[in-house]
Amino acid sequence: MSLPTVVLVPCWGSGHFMSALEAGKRLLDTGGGAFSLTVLLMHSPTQTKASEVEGHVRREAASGLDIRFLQLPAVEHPTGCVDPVEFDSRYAQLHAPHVKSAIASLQGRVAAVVVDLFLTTLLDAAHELAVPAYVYFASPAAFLALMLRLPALRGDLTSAGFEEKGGTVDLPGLPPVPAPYMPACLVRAKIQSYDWFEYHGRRFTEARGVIVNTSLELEGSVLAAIPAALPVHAIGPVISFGGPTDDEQRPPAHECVRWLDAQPAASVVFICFGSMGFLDAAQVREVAVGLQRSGHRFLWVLRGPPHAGSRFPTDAAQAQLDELLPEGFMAACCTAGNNIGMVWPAWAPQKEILSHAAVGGFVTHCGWNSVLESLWFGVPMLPWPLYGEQHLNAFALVAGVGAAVALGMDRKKGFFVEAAELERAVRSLMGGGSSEEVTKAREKAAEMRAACRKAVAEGGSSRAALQRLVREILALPESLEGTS
Ligand SMILES: COc1cc(-c2[o+]c3cc(O)cc([O-])c3cc2O[C@@H]2O[C@H](CO)[C@H](O)[C@H](O)[C@H]2O)cc(OC)c1O
Ligand SMILES: O=c1ccn([C@@H]2O[C@H](COP(=O)(O)OP(=O)(O)O)[C@@H](O)[C@H]2O)c(=O)[nH]1
Repeated sequence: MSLPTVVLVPCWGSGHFMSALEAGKRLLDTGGGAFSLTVLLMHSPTQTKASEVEGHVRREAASGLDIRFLQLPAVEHPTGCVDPVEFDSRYAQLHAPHVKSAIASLQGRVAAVVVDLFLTTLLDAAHELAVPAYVYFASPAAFLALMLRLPALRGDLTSAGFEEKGGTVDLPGLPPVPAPYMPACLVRAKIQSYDWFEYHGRRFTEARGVIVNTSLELEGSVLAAIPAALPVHAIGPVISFGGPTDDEQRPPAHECVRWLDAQPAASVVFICFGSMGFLDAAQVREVAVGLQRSGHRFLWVLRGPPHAGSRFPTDAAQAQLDELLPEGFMAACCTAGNNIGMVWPAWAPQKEILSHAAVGGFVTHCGWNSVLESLWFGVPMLPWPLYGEQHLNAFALVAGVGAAVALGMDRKKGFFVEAAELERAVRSLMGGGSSEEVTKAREKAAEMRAACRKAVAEGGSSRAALQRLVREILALPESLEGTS
């Protein structure tokens, strides 16, 4: 007889996909062989995302874990979408009949269906098959709390969103959030994505629970303020540390890591803007000037703009450094004689870099995975939010967790950062400065490093939440047999 299975439906693309898959693996491991994991794969909408997902699937399929990957039939791309969140949501919706028939045709009991936060249109398939459904939320609880409040907040807004409203927004569990720190996806005249975030937030309340990549130690006050009617399982930090652990199978060290090996402890500021973040030429110039003037060592992941015509910023080209960087910059900073910096024009091994003893600070776009990875390794941050919910993450990091120092941005100029401001902030973060803010950021980062590790260890809050969730999933009645 086949084991019961938990069906995971992740979003394509690295950030969401890896986080959801790692959460699925933790469920599997906690289940101790009581159920298997079935992952339903949608065709990724671009070639770049498709090859990212293929790579992850190939690695996991070879891991020997009880995970089965099922490819869903292709669907047309929705047309007329105004932003990627709308595209993702509608693209997922077109898969609903395929998801339903894939679940219905599985052998054995389907213990639960877990869908990504953008895929709540698929909850109908689970409801129709009477299978309990959960949402996996790869962003912080603060953003979950905000999504749940969007219907109530809408009344105060014009079509210009929070930008026009000004003032602050009350989010229970956080200090009042200044309007410019509301997520970029809601702050400007992007009422279309507001509609979709509000839609998904409403649908979360239909799920049996929301599994969130956070922990009580990180966002305890926000979690406590989420209405009790919505069960929330804080099981994070969920961070995937793939790859072989024994020395013989490990590939040779990455060039960035080899460069770090030659630098003194805590001397390098690491700059990386996630899988989709890129800066325009004027902003790249300011960063170069600011870094050079700061006099600190740096490792800068500088990605190119998206391929022409791509709707998806994640389809970044390898950066053409000679076109992007100011003349003389590489010669002044990155030559054998004057080797204080490294500029890496492609994907870099971020977790390995953050874990390296030479790294003392992280200029980050505040993607939630990046924030969690930085805290996991105790690296204090300089938040430079770009898109999605990242402005809210930046606010929570500085005003709530306290593991970051603020970076001044010109909001009226699209959050432009002047070279002089970056120079000041990097000096402050890296320079052994003793301002109260920097001292607190370092202490908090170290404190969070310990707290994150404790949360997921045996006896920790996130481990206990995962165990409770697995018990809940396994206690489901037998009437939830698959239809075959
Ligand atoms: C939350 O608001 C937005 C999120 C995204 C977005 O979209 C997205 C789509 C994919 O198919 C794959 C992804 O990896 C992905 C990631 C993503 O944003 C980031 O998600 C992370 C969680 O995995 C994390 O929370 C980061 O902080 C997010 O920035 C896109 C978007 O508009 C373009 C949003 O408004
Ligand atoms: O050059 C890069 C850029 C990103 N990442 C990883 O990609 C993920 C980015 O997720 P995040 O939530 O920070 O941001 P997103 O890219 O989804 O906006 C994180 O796990 C990073 O470690 C990486 O390894 N190398």
